Amino acid sequence: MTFPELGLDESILKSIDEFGFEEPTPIQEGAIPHILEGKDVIGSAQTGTGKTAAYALPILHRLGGHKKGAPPRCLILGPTRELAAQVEDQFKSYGKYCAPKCCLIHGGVGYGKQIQELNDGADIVIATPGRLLDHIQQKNFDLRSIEVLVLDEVDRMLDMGFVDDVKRIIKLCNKNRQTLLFSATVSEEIKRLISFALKDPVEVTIGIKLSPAETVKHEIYPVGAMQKFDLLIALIEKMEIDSMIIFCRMKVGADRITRWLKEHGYPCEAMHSNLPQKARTRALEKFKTGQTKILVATDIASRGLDIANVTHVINYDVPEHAEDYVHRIGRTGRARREGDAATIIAPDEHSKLDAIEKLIDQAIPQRRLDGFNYIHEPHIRETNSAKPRRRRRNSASSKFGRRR
Ligand SMILES: Nc1ncnc2c1ncn2[C@@H]1O[C@H](COP(=O)(O)OP(=O)(O)OP(=O)(O)O)[C@@H](O)[C@H]1O
Repeated sequence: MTFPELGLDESILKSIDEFGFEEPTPIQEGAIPHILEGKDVIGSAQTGTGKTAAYALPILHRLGGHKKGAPPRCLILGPTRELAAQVEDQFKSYGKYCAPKCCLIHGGVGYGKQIQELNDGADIVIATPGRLLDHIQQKNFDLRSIEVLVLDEVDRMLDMGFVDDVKRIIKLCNKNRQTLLFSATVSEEIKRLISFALKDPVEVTIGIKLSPAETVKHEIYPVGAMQKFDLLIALIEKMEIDSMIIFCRMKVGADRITRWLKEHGYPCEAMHSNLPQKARTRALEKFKTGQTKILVATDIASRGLDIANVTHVINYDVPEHAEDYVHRIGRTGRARREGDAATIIAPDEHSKLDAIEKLIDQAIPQRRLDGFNYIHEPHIRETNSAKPRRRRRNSASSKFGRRR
């Protein structure tokens, strides 16, 4: 199938063409026709396979440009400020030739610009739940005009404790709206929690379960807890990195690793939720533009962030929740580019690894780093059962997965 066959407006086809997208990804092919028909959709697909465009393109088609003097018609709710900003960027890019007005609403910054944009008549509001509710409470706008509601990365929003906020927001939206729910996985629990918001939804599921993209090569490096940082340095030295994200479980851990790396002569930036928004935005910007090659982050950066050419991900520790492993390593190997991920694991983290391998139904290969001076020889499990990736460099237009 091609984009023109999906029936999208010429203005949208023109911008897709400029992006160099040759054909829709499976989630786009599956979801776009239903969204264009006005149906509620639950969409899930692997990380980095174009879920944002799967809802953004048909929404832009349906809204058909800026409606002067009209209140907002579309609301997109996302879990983090960075993700909301990224979704806004994508709407602006895909909507370059139909030019709807977008308004980005999140905390950590002033209210003035957001109120101004709402007053100027935004068509699309992209928001995180907390600040959106503040605006509603302050009567800066209401949600009765919302025709399309998107819940993006809904599982993360609920994990982050936004259940009641999200439910409140849904209830404030126009009852005749269309509701779209997109996530890498949509569990039965989420469906149960959100079922009241959906009318006879069509489910479009690409891939059977939450799993890493085939283009990510991922490996485990066991080591004693005392040598984790030394091994991190050795791995950085071994890898030819263009850009790397190092994930840490705790904010203090991310700060500590950032400090230590800088002390060892590796320029890097930290990103976690205790930092002021300005620092978070600056860190991300420096990383995106290649001014800094290493970003040290908590799981705030594990979902949804689409940064071109992240070549490596290192998990300094094993994530608390198995799903986060897939999201973390999914920051590389996006849009069919290839990527490498390594997880440093101390002996007391093995039960978490078991949970990850159960979730993805794969034994992740374990490695010993040649030339590293191990104090205690690590126990390496012999296996090579993780699926080999198909190597295809930078072919952004190729198929991203298989329809189920
Ligand atoms: N049809 C397409 N052809 C080629 N590239 C595409 C296509 N659609 C989207 N992309 C690109 O794929 C990348 C990943 O898209 P996106 O961020 O929407 O993924 P995602 O599925 O939401 O991932 P995650 O689950 O990690 O949030 C983006 O850089 C986007 O520009």
